[in-house]
Amino acid sequence: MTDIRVAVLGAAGRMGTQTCAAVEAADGLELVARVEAGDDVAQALRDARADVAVDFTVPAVTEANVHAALDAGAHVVVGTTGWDDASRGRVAEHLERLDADQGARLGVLIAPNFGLSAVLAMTFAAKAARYFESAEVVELHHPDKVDAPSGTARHTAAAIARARADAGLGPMPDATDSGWEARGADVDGVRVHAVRLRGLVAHEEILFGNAGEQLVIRQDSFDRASFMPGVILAVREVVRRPGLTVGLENVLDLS
Ligand SMILES: NC(=O)C1=CN([C@@H]2O[C@H](COP(=O)(O)OP(=O)(O)OC[C@H]3O[C@@H](n4cnc5c(N)ncnc54)[C@H](OP(=O)(O)O)[C@@H]3O)[C@@H](O)[C@H]2O)C=CC1
Ligand SMILES: O=C(O)C1=N[C@H](C(=O)O)C[C@H](O)C1
Repeated sequence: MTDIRVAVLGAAGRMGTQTCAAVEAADGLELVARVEAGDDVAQALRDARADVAVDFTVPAVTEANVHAALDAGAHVVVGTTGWDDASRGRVAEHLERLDADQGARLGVLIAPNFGLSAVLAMTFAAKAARYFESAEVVELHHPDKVDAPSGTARHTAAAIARARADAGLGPMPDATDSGWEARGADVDGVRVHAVRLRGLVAHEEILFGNAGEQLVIRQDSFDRASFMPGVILAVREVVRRPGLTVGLENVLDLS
């Protein structure tokens, strides 16, 4: 079998650097391009004949990078944050259009978090959500992170909200008036709090409460090495998964 040719977008960044090293060390993968800010993404991918582009850039450019990669005929693995229903919808349409017009069976895998502890924490939280009156999410990160709340926290809160709605649960008890910033962001009715602290990498706590009891689910990524097995798995999977996949839980068969 021939190697999967991988290009890394955002190659000089914190995640990009580790991803390049992980791809170089992985059996059956070949690192063929390191793409950085200012490069023409589509041209770089065509020149390198990349099969898969891995995007660890910034929220402002990640969607444009994915469209450029698809136009260059590459599958895409996305770790960058900043996605919403509208941007994911445009990528799904792009994939369908390519398939219909050119028979291109390309895949895009967007994962808010590649760490196993985070994926499991999100899965467990979604399962627990229906059994508790209250739920809140606290994410804690290094202070160089440019967005808040984290993509992982948004994904977690959205899954909790879906599980609550499916179970017929209404709004959570909360007597605070509107407009209190200290209550955090409202993600589909679930409060999300963001801590930025030197020394941290990426951490999340999901708190559930009932009268007289509490459940806390916590995960810690102490090192970006924790994301690499998931990134490599995603690269191997995306080439045989046409269409849009959101969340590594689908690849791990946890959904
Ligand atoms: N899914 C997951 O498991 C994880 C996701 N992330 C997410 O990944 C993203 C990157 O995080 P991190 O590595 O810490 O951030 P960094 O800021 O360290 O890296 C981002 C890199 O992208 C580069 N860049 C900016 N614009 C472009 C462009 N148009 N084309 C190519 N490269 C570009 C930047 O270059 P320059 O500095 O020159 O602008 C920089 O080198 C964030 O959204 C973060 O939340 C992070 C960890 C895990
Ligand atoms: O910026 C980071 O560092 C991280 N970003 C992702 C997110 O926003 O969820 C994943 C992880 O939390 C690390």
